[in-house]
Amino acid sequence: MVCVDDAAVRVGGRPLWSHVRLDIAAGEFAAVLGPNGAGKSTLIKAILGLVPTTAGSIRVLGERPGRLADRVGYLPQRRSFDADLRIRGLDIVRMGWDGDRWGLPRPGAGRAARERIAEVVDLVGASAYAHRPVGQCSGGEQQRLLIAQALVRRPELLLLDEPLDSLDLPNQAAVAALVGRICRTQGVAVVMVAHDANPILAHLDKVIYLAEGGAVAGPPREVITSETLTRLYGTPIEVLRAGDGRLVVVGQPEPPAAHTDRHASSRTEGNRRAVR
Ligand SMILES: Nc1ncnc2c1ncn2[C@@H]1O[C@H](COP(=O)(O)OP(=O)(O)OP(=O)(O)O)[C@@H](O)[C@H]1O
Repeated sequence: MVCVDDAAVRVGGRPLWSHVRLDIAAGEFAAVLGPNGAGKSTLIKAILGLVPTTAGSIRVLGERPGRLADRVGYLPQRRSFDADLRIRGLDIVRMGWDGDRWGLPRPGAGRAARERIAEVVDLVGASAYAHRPVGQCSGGEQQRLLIAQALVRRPELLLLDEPLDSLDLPNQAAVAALVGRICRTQGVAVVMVAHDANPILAHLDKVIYLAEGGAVAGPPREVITSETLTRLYGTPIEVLRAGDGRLVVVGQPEPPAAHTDRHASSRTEGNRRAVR
């Protein structure tokens, strides 16, 4: 589904990361982890074909990034919906079906669209609130509706940029479990950007940590070790094994408390960490 081979990118005229390698097969769940500003969103954009590689290569479904956009679902980083927004959850999902046609129905849509939207709303467990105005849905409910939107055209690859951001712990766990289930039952490959490994660890097949211009990728048990994370983050991090065998990462730097203007704040945060 995705093959990143010794790739490098530059942003704003400076190198961001290089020597990045990652392979993701159908039905696999991979996480992109790392400190603020390491280039996680940029990796997603490179897979989408929005940011060019300056060395190495990226193949998506066997083609150049961006060529098979119809077969790739994408959920960008977002701010929450305004509480007064009257658009229903169902309409949010429908935008994934024909929103790119400025409201004009896709040919042959009608019933097929309604059936697929109902199916995907059911898949994400949103049937109970999909008829309500989205502004009145909770953060976790909104996130499920947005995942349904990204899934509605049956993508083979789903790219999720921080879908757990601003959710409380039970909702983080529920959305992580939902994404894991989508991989297994629908055979969709998922690449998810996250700040905290813990809520998703149990569901992951692969992780890629980006930090300090480089990357370490592989199965979680090989990559998520105290030694590797301490080196990557430049601060002591401990990886513990819980009684039930789960890995728990302790001491991982917290993301900024407010994520409303993420990229303004992340630059400041990243600079602060580099100095520490
Ligand atoms: N178009 C651009 N021009 C200049 N700099 C950019 C551009 N896009 C991203 N950057 C910078 O590249 C760095 C990596 O950005 P990116 O959003 O990929 O990081 P991230 O790991 O996703 O960060 P965060 O965890 O804060 O979301 C940041 O310092 C960002 O300011």
